[in-house]
Amino acid sequence: MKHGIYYSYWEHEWSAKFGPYIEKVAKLGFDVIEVAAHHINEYSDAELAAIKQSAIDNNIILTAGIGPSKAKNLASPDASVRAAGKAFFEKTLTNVAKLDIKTIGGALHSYWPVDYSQPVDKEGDRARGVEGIHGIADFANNLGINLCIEVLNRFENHVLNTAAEGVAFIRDVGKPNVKVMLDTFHMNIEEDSFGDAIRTAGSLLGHFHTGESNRRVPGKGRIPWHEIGLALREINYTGAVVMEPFVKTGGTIGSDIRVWRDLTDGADEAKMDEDARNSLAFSRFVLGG
Ligand SMILES: O=C(CO)[C@H](O)[C@H](O)[C@H](O)CO
Ligand SMILES: [Mn+2]
Repeated sequence: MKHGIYYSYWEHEWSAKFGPYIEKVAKLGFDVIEVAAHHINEYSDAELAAIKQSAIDNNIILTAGIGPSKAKNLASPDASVRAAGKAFFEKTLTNVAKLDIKTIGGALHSYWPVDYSQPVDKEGDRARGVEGIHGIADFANNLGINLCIEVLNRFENHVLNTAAEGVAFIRDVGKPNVKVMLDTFHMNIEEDSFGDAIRTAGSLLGHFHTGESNRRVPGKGRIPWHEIGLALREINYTGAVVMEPFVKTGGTIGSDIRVWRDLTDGADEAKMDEDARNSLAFSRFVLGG
């Protein structure tokens, strides 16, 4: 098991440059950094090559996260939006591969966060989502990339809210590089049992996000980490466990994640770093790896 952190912990915008964080997370002891792929198509090839080299130099594995915009929704009822989504993903995956990234996770099958001012068509969005993911899976596979479909809570997406729904979706897609992704923050809202949800995903679990119920770093709250660790060991999970804390207000990240109060008691960067380092030690101990 490899342990990582989403660099957005320190940032306010998905567009923030992620290159400089590689050295920082390596110094904190992480194996993995997750970067936002939302704006990766704006990076030059030279920039991507330098980032790849920095990852090699610092012995860090990169993974990618993305919340596709409404205009790039692979499940849109509008065929032109679906086509724009496919083109966006092909370009994004091509650039992601330049960083040797093997895992991209998020609501790839839909868009994020969902606009609930419009009527919801769960069945239609799910059917188009299956088709959309099926349509980009081979392209990703040829680049050596796994598409990890994140199960989100009801307030952020309507298509997949539980591990069981995630597994059924992945089975309908039926491609070996399309996997389920779980996140303890969302599981805490939707699942009856953390352990059962992880066992339901089983060998289809491709990526795992961690965070407390209020998205503080693991170890600061009341998520049942011991139960989660036992279940991950039981399914022989060998993928990445990426903590995804969101604790600062402000910017697009603060508003997309609905962070309306400072959850750090005014922590400066050194204290934020220390919290991440302590949480990593806690995560390795309780989850394994
Ligand atoms: O859990 C999440 C949203 O609540 C997601 O992992 C990411 O934040 C989103 O896909 C943006 O990368
Ligand atoms: Mn997540």
